[in-house]
Amino acid sequence: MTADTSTDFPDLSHIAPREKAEILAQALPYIRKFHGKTLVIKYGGNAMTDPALQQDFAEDVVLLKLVGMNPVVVHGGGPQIDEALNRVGKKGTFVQGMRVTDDETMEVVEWVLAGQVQQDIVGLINHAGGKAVGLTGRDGGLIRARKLRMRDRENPTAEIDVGQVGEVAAIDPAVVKALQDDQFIPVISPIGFGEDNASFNINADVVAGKLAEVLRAEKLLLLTNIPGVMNKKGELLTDLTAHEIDDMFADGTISGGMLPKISSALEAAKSGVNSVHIVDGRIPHAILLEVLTEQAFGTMIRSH
Ligand SMILES: Nc1ncnc2c1ncn2[C@@H]1O[C@H](COP(=O)(O)OP(=O)(O)O)[C@@H](O)[C@H]1O
Ligand SMILES: CC(=O)N[C@@H](CCC(=O)OP(=O)(O)O)C(=O)O
Repeated sequence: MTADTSTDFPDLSHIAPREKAEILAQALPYIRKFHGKTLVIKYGGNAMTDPALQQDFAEDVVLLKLVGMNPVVVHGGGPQIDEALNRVGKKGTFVQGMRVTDDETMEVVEWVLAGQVQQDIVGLINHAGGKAVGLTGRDGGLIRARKLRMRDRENPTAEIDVGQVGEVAAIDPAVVKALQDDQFIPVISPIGFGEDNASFNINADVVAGKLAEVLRAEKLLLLTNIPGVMNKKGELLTDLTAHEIDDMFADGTISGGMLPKISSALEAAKSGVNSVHIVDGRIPHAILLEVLTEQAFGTMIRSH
């Protein structure tokens, strides 16, 4: 199914108080349905560039927590890493949506994600009235990683070396659960640690998908800066099944950063996460609209 891709947000100032009350009351069944449930929200680096939208994001996360849900934030930061690399005279390069990560790049990735982006998000959420705690995959042994063995899509028997890029070997969710139980909101950087204690750069969509699976999350929301997944004609697809995804991978309709995003989303859907959505983070209060209203937007990924 395809849909309109407009990101304009309606002006609500003309709406009468009674209608406003009705809109609020509509949230009740969703609050009841998702009370006590875990929602994994991946906040992509491209979706976090506008200060007003960042504020909306933080308020949405706090509101969900205050009405009894358990939001867990996994953040990206691709554009922010690119900027930092440019400052040291390096250019980011990607293969199949994964950043080629040499030792120097790994240092920059760790510094930007854990030192800058994560702490900015923690600050925003706390300022909006929540209690956020930043974690990397090292904290509490959360994300164990191993080197990603990337297959060449043109020649599947060959491997491409993308350096210190990791895949998730195991997740120990104990630290996340402990924080949730104490009403904290975990904000997780996609950095894992390997057998020899080395750091690995993991794509944030991959971490979000695995975490949603291990936490048995109700929802996985992947916030990005496009309306959703597009077909070859550039039309928005409102839902996608495993079968359709296979075809779109094969004919190249899905490429670049969308490859790990869709693979992770599909894995999560197949492993029992009830609703998996790729959502346009440029829409003000995109999270509230997705979780607490009938409004459907973006692309839903279905296992069948
Ligand atoms: N079929 C597709 N539909 C939509 N976007 C696609 C598609 N194939 C590739 N892309 C690319 O994937 C990008 C989203 O991935 P990415 O930039 O990694 O997002 P994020 O940083 O939010 O994780 C889009 O901006 C677009 O350039
Ligand atoms: C291996 C790999 O590609 N890691 C990503 C991690 C950050 C990320 O995923 O950020 P976005 O979600 O904003 O793209 C990177 O280095 O850019």
